[in-house]
Amino acid sequence: MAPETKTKSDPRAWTTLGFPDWSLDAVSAMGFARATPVQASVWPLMGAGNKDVVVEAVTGSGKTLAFLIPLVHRILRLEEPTKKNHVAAIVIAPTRELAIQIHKTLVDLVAFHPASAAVAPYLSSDEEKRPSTSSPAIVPQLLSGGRGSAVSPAQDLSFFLRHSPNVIISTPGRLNDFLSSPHVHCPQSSFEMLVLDEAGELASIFFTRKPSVASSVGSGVQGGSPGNPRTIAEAEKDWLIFSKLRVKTKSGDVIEERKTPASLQMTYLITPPQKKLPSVVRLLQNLEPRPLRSIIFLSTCAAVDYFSHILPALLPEGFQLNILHGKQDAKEQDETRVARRDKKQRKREAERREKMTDAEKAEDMDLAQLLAAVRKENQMKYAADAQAKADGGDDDFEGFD
Ligand SMILES: Nc1ncnc2c1ncn2[C@@H]1O[C@H](COP(=O)(O)OP(=O)(O)OP(=O)(O)O)[C@@H](O)[C@H]1O
Repeated sequence: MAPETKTKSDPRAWTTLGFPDWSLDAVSAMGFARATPVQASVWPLMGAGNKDVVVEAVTGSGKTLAFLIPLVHRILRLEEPTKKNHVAAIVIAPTRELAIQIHKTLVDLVAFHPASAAVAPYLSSDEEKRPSTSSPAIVPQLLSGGRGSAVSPAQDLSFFLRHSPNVIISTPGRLNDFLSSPHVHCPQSSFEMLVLDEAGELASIFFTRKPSVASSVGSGVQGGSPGNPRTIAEAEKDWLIFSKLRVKTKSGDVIEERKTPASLQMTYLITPPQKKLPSVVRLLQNLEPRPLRSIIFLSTCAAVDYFSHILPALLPEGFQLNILHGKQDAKEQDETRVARRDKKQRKREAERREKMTDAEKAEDMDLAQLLAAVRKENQMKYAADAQAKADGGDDDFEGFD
């Protein structure tokens, strides 16, 4: 008799990990064969389990789905749909871009849950109310504030009253306004989950500038009081925070504790102020292989506007400059985003360059793009993001404010 061969099951297979049925179709449609380490580590704690989790993981490691699938699952497993005008979960992201991205991922995800998919078409209607459901469903609402926002707080509230969404994805400022409305109910009894994406940045906003957000939501969440800012370390003890992940083995060893992708190389050049601009130009001219995209971070919106006039005259031939900052209106920001996100075009460009000889590449001046953007903090994160996504090959580069 032939010896019995045991096939070892993949520890990161969605089914091995026990992800809910509705999510299997969603991740399969997204083309994700298995969970990332973050998703595999978080699911047993937050989805199947009921724990608060602090996640620290390299950029691009799949944190968004790692919290969205448990969040959706926690609402769907309830016996009753969320009560009218009650909020069951809130995701707070520090920037409008990130909030939009999370909202889109959530919409894509719940398109595979029948009751949620049935109400989704009503959400784009300004007149018709969405129908009520007999079983729990996910009804998302994006609140994205900021100067560039095309939607007013009054419009946000009107959407809420019309459709009674139960999952709110928001930037901190807009959420503050929203939660202060007497029509929005967020009691501990019906509140399932609070997620803080990019908690480090959020903590500095909450605990120094906007403490009322922290004190408005239920679920045992605590916040600071005005004049009593809390440190991030203190905050982490109480909050469900998604900026950090320490994936631990059963023995308690940390198996992954990196903040930047392993493939990212960081270097720097110290140069006197008067030589900064020539140095940038030289760098752009000489970097090999020539990057498809480069980003220049400046500390103020005015500086971005100023250099948007100076740089075109100084840049090596063939560079195209896109401008992005928080004081642009929504249309301008969208135009820049579209310019950056034309994935197909980037893929075609990359394939075309792949086939070129070095000499041809040197002559091919019209590929590189330069993005001047404002970001006072997190420059390294976004540089890392760009690099990781360039390494990964085909992902969008998003995340600016
Ligand atoms: N299981 C998976 N398998 C393959 N790709 C995945 C998986 N889960 C998510 N992704 C993809 O990986 C990319 C990064 O995911 P995500 O944006 O959630 O990362 P992140 O950890 O939140 O990064 P950041 O810190 O930059 O926000 C996305 O394009 C996402 O669609």
